[in-house]
Amino acid sequence: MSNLENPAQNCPLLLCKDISKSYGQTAILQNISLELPAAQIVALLGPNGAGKSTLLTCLTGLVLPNHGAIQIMGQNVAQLDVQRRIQTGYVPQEFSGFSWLRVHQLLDLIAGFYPAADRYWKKLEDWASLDPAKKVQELSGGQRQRLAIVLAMRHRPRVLLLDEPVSQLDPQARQDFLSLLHEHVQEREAAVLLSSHIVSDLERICSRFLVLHHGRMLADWPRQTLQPGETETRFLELTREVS
Ligand SMILES: Nc1ncnc2c1ncn2[C@@H]1O[C@H](COP(=O)(O)OP(=O)(O)OP(=O)(O)O)[C@@H](O)[C@H]1O
Repeated sequence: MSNLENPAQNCPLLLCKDISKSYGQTAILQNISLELPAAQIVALLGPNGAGKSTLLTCLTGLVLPNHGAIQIMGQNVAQLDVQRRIQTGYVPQEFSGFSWLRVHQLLDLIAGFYPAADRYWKKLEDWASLDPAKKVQELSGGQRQRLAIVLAMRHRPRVLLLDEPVSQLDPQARQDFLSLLHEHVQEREAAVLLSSHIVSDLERICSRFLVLHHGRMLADWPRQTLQPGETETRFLELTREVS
């Protein structure tokens, strides 16, 4: 087993240290630090415009912060080698592009870069139940979100960054996806950061809850410090206090 499969104990798979991001004169993220350890799903909560998507895109390396450092498996995210890049997955808030391709063509194309690691991809593709002959532009919003999830997870990455991945899924698809995600995290000891406004879902599967507001990290609550069903109330109280 390689070091990437079995990183040093207690070494976070993703480390983000003191990052800040501005657009022009507007500060979007301020001094954000976080760690994603193996085998944990961490929730990212925040009101609209808090900076969740900006943070997630910085963590993928797609957007460069103005300040601070981000490492995935010990390497600067802006210079990830292929072995580490292949161990990452990202579901954007809105999946766009590749609209002219058919679903099976896109899956084949991506499989060339990110080969499927085992039979888990079959479970994912069964869950997504997409018509392989349909063009991406012909998919509904929920179907496009399913496709984005399949593309991000079929190679079973150790680091998963999920930006509101269930916002357009129907209740059954959402529940089944959360079970598949939980299974993936347990089997691969993956580290996941997941943003969502559906707090009840997060309470089922997350071990920590981060609260981002106006670009600042206000809280990092371990699940054991929260009573069942309490997270949303605590979140609302905290964000009201500082508004
Ligand atoms: N490319 C950009 N240029 C300028 N401002 C931007 C850009 N991208 C995002 N912003 C601003 O950054 C702030 C945070 O946006 P972001 O999309 O990260 O929030 P969010 O927490 O994901 O919100 P939501 O829950 O609505 O998806 C917003 O005020 C937004 O207008």
